[in-house]
Amino acid sequence: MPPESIAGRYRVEREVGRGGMGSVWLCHDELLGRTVAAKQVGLMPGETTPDLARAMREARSSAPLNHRNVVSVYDAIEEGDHIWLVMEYVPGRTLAEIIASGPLEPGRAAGIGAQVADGLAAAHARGTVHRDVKPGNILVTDDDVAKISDFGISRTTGDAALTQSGLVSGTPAYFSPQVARGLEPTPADDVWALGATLYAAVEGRPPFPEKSNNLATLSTIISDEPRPARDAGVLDGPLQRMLDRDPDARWSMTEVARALHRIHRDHDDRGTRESVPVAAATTRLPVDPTPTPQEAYAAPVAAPVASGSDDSRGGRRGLFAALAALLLVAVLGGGYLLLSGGDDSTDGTTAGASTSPGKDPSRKASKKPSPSPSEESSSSAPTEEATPTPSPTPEQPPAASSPADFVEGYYAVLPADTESGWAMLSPSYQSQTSYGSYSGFWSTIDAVSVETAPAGADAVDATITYTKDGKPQTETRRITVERSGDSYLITGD
Ligand SMILES: Nc1ncnc2c1ncn2[C@@H]1O[C@H](COP(=O)(O)OP(=O)(O)OP(=O)(O)O)[C@@H](O)[C@H]1O
Repeated sequence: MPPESIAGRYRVEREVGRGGMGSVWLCHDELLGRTVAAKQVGLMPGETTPDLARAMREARSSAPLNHRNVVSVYDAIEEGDHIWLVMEYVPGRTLAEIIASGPLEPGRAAGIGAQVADGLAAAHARGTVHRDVKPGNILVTDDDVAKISDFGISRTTGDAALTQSGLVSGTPAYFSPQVARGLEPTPADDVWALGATLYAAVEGRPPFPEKSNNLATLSTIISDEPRPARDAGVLDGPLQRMLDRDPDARWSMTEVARALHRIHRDHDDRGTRESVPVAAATTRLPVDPTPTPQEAYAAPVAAPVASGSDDSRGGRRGLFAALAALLLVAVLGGGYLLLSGGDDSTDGTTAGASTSPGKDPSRKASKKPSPSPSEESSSSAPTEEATPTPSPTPEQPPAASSPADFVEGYYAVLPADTESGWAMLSPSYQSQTSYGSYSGFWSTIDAVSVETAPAGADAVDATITYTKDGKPQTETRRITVERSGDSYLITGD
């Protein structure tokens, strides 16, 4: 039984779902007067109270984030040996529930997948890996807005030993061959898992048969090719790129997002509901090196705690380190628009060979990256991988008499001249992303304008209107600057 109230603030109303680690409760936030979802996260075997305390510190030091395709985490409340994770309530069904009532048309699946890829690519841009992408972790509203949840809480990724010893709760059917072998998950493994999820969406079953014994499922994933897809249609090419056994040959999540958006636009007769803005989301404006118009977060923070361990395979991770990763990705988000395309790249359906995943057992792992949606287009936005970084010692930004002048000058050069814009960011701000991400984002923006108001010696309140795909969006944010010679540099917002 849940308590009547959590932390004297969240009135528990009813159970909205049940997962491998417990129930999720619909609650009313008495302070802010809004509906939230609260999930009780317990300790994993081997975890200790200090781990929990560390996770809580991480959580509390994290600023709020909102990426429209990542379920926002609002609060983490420690109670005894567990945490209540208070998050955005997403009315609707999980993708697993939707699939249970019948496979999806490929165009619709592409739309859902594109949104999830946006959220995941944003996380990847910040060095965080989800680790447990699967239909049950994708929440879909009635108008097909999709959000990925359970970021970093994956029970399946505690550490290699946990996985190998079969302490996997839920299904490992969406694991990549590398994760099935017990290696530390990387972004490429999220790409595989999203590919397996979309495969299940159109086929009605995952690419590998789920056995009663998880170890048997893992063994099949390690040694076999995926079952041939029969109903993937326009998703066939992208699925091949995502379900390549060689992680180096898989598309990046950015490339996945771009291809899936394109397919969705061209092939979903339900319309482009994914672009419906989420009421709670505020726009992240492109002053940030990795701007994300559908997120809002406070001053940028350093690389997520998860990034170090995520990138070194074989390391040990626990539930609460993963919880910290979840909260940090909620803080950091990033890269939504730069990932979501807006280009006219070649349809991902034509990108790959003509067979479905598993149709060609001779498909060889290749160290050469697969052709990407951007590579296949002459008009694609530059990708992070492909875009050279300007000189590390950019020329001095133009002189400015005040922070407001400087910020106006910054937006005046954008979106056309990203090299000049990049040079107007402080080195520490630049270090939080790559020039490729930055210029990739700006390539998706048609126009931007700004009105400024001074906000002290080193800050400006800017009302920024930018246009993407013909739609203007306006928001106000405080941009901070620092003095640099006879000019300034943008340090954050
Ligand atoms: N933020 C949310 N808003 C609305 N419903 C949610 C939310 N989070 C979870 N749910 C519901 O609660 C159910 C359980 O979620 P939970 O994340 O605990 O488990 P799961 O991901 O489905 O399973 P597992 O924990 O085994 O991976 C979900 O299937 C969904 O129906």
